[in-house]
Amino acid sequence: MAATDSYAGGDGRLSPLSTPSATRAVLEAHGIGTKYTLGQNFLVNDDVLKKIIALAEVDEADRVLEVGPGIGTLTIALLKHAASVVAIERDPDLPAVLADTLHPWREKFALIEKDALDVTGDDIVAAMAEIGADTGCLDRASSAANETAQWAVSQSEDCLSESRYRVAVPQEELQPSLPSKLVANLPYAVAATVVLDYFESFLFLDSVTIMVQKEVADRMAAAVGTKNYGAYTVKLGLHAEPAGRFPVGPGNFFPPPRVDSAVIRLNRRVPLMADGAPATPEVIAAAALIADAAFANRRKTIANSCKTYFSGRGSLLLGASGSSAGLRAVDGALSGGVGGAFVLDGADIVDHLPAIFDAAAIDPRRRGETLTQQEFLALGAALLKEATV
Ligand SMILES: C[S@@+](CC[C@H](N)C(=O)[O-])C[C@H]1O[C@@H](n2cnc3c(N)ncnc32)[C@H](O)[C@@H]1O
Repeated sequence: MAATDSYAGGDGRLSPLSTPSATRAVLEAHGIGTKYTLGQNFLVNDDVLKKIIALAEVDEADRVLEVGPGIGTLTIALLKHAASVVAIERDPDLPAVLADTLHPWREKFALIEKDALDVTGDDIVAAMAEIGADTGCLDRASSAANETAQWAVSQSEDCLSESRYRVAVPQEELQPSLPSKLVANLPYAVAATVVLDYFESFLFLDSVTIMVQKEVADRMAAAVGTKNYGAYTVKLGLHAEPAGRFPVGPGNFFPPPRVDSAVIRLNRRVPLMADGAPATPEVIAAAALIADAAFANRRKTIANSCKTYFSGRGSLLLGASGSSAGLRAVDGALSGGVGGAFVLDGADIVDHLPAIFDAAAIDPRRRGETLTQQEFLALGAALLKEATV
């Protein structure tokens, strides 16, 4: 189908696609239907689009990243407000649709045809270059940030420096060239993973405003001691904090999902240690590991849950896990070349658990859900001190 400018709008709507009939018409024109397995519930309420744009505070200086543009409903609203949009879509049927619906804005839009969970910083840099953004030394920085531990990179590249975010290049240099906002109606199956992964990997993102299943938003924003507070809440909270949300019912989508939804905004932040110093990436990664261990069995004390979790583990490499600043298990002995990384041994951690709880001044008889994020950071710092090989 030949691309036209028929979606440029002018009817007072933020997006001409934000009705069930317009959505149906686009799908029919391209001979496709919605795919349940890809979470294709398209937005069909212009007011919801307006509220998303307002919550995300999208303005003409913003470069926006979108995951799952679908037929372009939210994308059009974003393109009307932002300097540019890079979108990530894995459905191979949709690029042709988007070439049609987004034709009027083609010069400020680029598409990455990939699974959002496989996207790298290089993909985003390449997409920005397509639009014409000056990426400068970012080419080096972002690929490096995704290939090696981020803090190791921050000490070795010449265009890098310490910053509030400990990013691979100074934040003020990143912001003009790479997207600083993720705004998306996320596919629900991967929503929670995408948000945590992107905060960990794409340090150029300052804020994330996303439509997710209501229960996921509840987990993202859960308070200590509540039933929704878990390892995910703690790990996300090590990178970001909630900054507003609103509910969205099933009737605002085509087809309607079986669940309630919410749009939530999360702003990047650097957590502080008890003494007010910013937590280092190493401590953040170690705190995330402890959170996984402490919540592995919610009914157990943290001492018992951590013991069970770590005793089944071999070597753990902290910090050289590619796109993630987390930890990963490694097989056998490590050869050299892991500068900036820490090696941990599961059995060794078990032996050091009493000393770790002692150093962090945390009663090992407590349960994971009672620990604040700062207490997880204290445990992360103690873990690094007591149990690194
Ligand atoms: C809930 S729809 C949102 C569509 C559109 N943004 C809207 O608001 O109407 C989710 C979109 O994500 C896409 N998607 C699903 N899984 C994906 C993945 N792993 N990576 C990238 N896109 C994905 C789907 O094909 C679909 O276009």
